[in-house]
Amino acid sequence: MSSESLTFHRLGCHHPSQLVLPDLRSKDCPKILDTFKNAFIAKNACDITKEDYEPLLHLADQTVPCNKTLFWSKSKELAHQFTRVQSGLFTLEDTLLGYLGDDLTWCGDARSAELNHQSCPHWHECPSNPVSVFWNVISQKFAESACGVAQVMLNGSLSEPFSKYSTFGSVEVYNLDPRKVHTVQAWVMHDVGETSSNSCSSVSINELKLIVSKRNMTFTCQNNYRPARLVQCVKHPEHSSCASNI
Ligand SMILES: Nc1nc2c(c(=O)[nH]1)N1CN2[C@@H]2O[C@H](COP(=O)(O)OP(=O)(O)OC[C@H]3O[C@@H]1[C@H](O)[C@@H]3O)[C@@H](O)[C@H]2O
Repeated sequence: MSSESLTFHRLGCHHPSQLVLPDLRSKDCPKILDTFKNAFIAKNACDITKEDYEPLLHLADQTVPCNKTLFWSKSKELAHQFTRVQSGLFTLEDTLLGYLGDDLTWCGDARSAELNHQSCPHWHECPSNPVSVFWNVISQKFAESACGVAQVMLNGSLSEPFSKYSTFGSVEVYNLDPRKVHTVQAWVMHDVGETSSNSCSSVSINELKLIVSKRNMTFTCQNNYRPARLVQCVKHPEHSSCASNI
């Protein structure tokens, strides 16, 4: 299925209801798809700007309830397994635009009014490609709209669970509004079976703590946040670290 038809299928209002935040129901699906395409069609695929996506952001604007935003970095699968179970939390992909763009690649060409189905530039070829600019733009918007407690799931099995070069570390954490977000709560998740080090006290996490504190927000951290750990244990029920006296 081409990326356009896939996007249209996702957008064609066959939207799984559990993904739809309440303020979406009145949205004009075909118009959103056209506006999405107009952001990059007939444009140089290495010269896409934030402004190209402004009309789309305006049309598909959504607000996540306070205390319900979940960011992630290098932990996409577990973050989404968790929000499927913990329906009161929303990742960017639980919004329409994040859902639409997930796992898709798209671009156009300055000399054509058609989608380019052959090849699209990747980030290392040119950072101002339609997909990279899209994720930066909607990640920024997602962070700006957060309020109350903002949660972030990080990967404790990496030497650097927090990277200032990641989207979370370079875009989202700097676009949280301290007038709306009072606490950033980090969950550092280790693979089941790995000897859990105390990543919350690691240099990497302390780097995040410093950024958050300097932006006048409180930082808290938990290793292997138990509700998320239980989701991990579904795949490893026999493992000793999943044995519990529940
Ligand atoms: N399908 C999604 N992709 C992305 C989301 C997102 O929410 N869904 N992104 C970014 N993103 C793209 O994923 C990789 C890096 O991931 P990865 O290296 O695993 O983590 P990042 O911190 O860079 O990006 C995840 C962070 O940004 C939003 C989402 O709200 C998370 O809080 C890079 O190409 C980004 O442009």
